[in-house]
Amino acid sequence: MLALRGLAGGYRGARVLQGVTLDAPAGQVTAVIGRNGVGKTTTLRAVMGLLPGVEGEVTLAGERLTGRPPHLVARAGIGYVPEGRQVFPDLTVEENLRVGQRRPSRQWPPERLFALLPNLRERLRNLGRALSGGEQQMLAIARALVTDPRVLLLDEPSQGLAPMVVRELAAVLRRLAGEGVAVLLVEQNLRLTEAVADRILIMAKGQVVHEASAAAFAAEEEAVRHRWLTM
Ligand SMILES: Nc1ncnc2c1ncn2[C@@H]1O[C@H](COP(=O)(O)OP(=O)(O)OP(=O)(O)O)[C@@H](O)[C@H]1O
Repeated sequence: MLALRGLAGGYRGARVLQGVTLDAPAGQVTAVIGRNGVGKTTTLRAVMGLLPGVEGEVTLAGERLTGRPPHLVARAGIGYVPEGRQVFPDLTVEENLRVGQRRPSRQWPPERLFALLPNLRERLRNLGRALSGGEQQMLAIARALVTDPRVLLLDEPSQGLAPMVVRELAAVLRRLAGEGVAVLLVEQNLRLTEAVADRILIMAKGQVVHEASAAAFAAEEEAVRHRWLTM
């Protein structure tokens, strides 16, 4: 579904991505883990068209997205849940959902959306700022879903959430994959990663250096953690 080939680039004076190649298949959760600063967030930004001058190729079901501005990348079917959620604090949940929505969602009409994320229904008239961290995360996911994405990118969605809420989040991501969405998850939380991922990719120094199924990863976790994850 989503394919990244040799993405390279970064910020002024810093070449952060050194040739990132990965696939995020439909109906699967693909997790990307790695130490701080290896380029996980930058990879997602590159997919979204938010990294000027990036080299390499991003394709969605064979359609080339490289070089498109962010709103056209989104329109092509990529939903983005950025780090820190970016919920509008002074808008209600309902208004947050309407921002950026061009037409009523075909795949995620309200009844389906709120079946997936029941807490939001009760919060529709609440301001973004009045939501708990978990509710804000679910709202950020909902806001991406109402654009009918085929691919959902999530940047550290478990950050700051209580373990119980992380379990809810895991269930939501599995359901989305079950609906055929290609989920590409950047995470530091190994428990969430192992609970939801079909495949786990490890990034180091701007590249994917290791790839394993969730089962294989569990078997080799100690060695992997020592080599690529321990600070
Ligand atoms: N806007 C920016 N301008 C300049 N350098 C940046 C910018 N954003 C990130 N960087 C640098 O790029 C490198 C990669 O950052 P990135 O956020 O992609 O890493 P990451 O793997 O997501 O790490 P983290 O888990 O800390 O978010 C870091 O060295 C970071 O300091």
